[in-house]
Amino acid sequence: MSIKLGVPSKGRLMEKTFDWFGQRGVTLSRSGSDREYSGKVEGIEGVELVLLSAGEIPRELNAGRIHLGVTGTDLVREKLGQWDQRVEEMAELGFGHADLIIAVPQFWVDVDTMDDLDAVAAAFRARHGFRLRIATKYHRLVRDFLRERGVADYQLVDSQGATEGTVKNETAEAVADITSTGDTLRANHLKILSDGLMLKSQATLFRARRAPMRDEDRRVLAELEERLGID
Ligand SMILES: Nc1ncnc2c1ncn2[C@@H]1O[C@H](COP(=O)(O)OP(=O)(O)OP(=O)(O)O)[C@@H](O)[C@H]1O
Ligand SMILES: O=P(O)(O)OC[C@H]1O[C@H](OP(=O)(O)OP(=O)(O)O)[C@H](O)[C@@H]1O
Repeated sequence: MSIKLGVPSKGRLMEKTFDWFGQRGVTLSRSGSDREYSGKVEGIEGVELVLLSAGEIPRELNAGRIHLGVTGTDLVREKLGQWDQRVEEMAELGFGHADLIIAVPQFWVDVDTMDDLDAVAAAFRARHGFRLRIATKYHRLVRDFLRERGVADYQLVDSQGATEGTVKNETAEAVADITSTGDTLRANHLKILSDGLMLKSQATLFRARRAPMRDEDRRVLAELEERLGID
């Protein structure tokens, strides 16, 4: 057995995660060809690198198939009900910042707040005979947020990518998605509701609360935590 560390297998999150560990003397790298999803860990014994899709890391932590995992806080909160009973946040890594927000068309000049959206949603249903559609892949987080804000007259439309395009394509009236620079929202003529920020996310190192560990694994985990500067 060894400590299994799950890291995103591609893109900015992978590179910045490798940098973050490297700066702390733990060298992570992909081995083999660019397309081969295997990796290695140097600088500490007993830790195994598992390259995974960022979106699958919460599930793998929850199942105890990996002991540690790096992914966005948004994905953990979305994919795991009662996430804090399943995983523990060990360190915020300071990159991968993104805000989960609700946005509506810029030309909805009278709609700036969640209360405005609530009023529009009721009027929309009366006029069109169906509920206002909000496109998102963050179903759990959006439902929880809208319930807290008392908005009920809506339906979620699943969108796993290019979500900001759904309004122009007339498959949704509003979107709930992550934004970083805001460029995608602006390019698609959408504006964020002034109180429409649901969550601020960043890349975070998580520990699975239930992953099985032997005494030797606990020693390795303690050493790794010390190397990474985690209390
Ligand atoms: N434009 C962005 N700027 C900053 N962070 C982002 C951006 N887009 C996504 N993220 C963050 O990166 C993480 C991974 O996002 P996402 O699931 O879209 O990744 P992906 O590369 O498409 O992964 P997958 O392999 O699961 O398809 C999420 O936590 C998200 O908040
Ligand atoms: O505020 P910005 O800097 O413009 O970034 C926001 C965009 O980035 C993400 O998309 P991604 O590139 O992951 O593609 P996707 O549409 O397939 O999710 C997100 O879903 C937004 O579309």
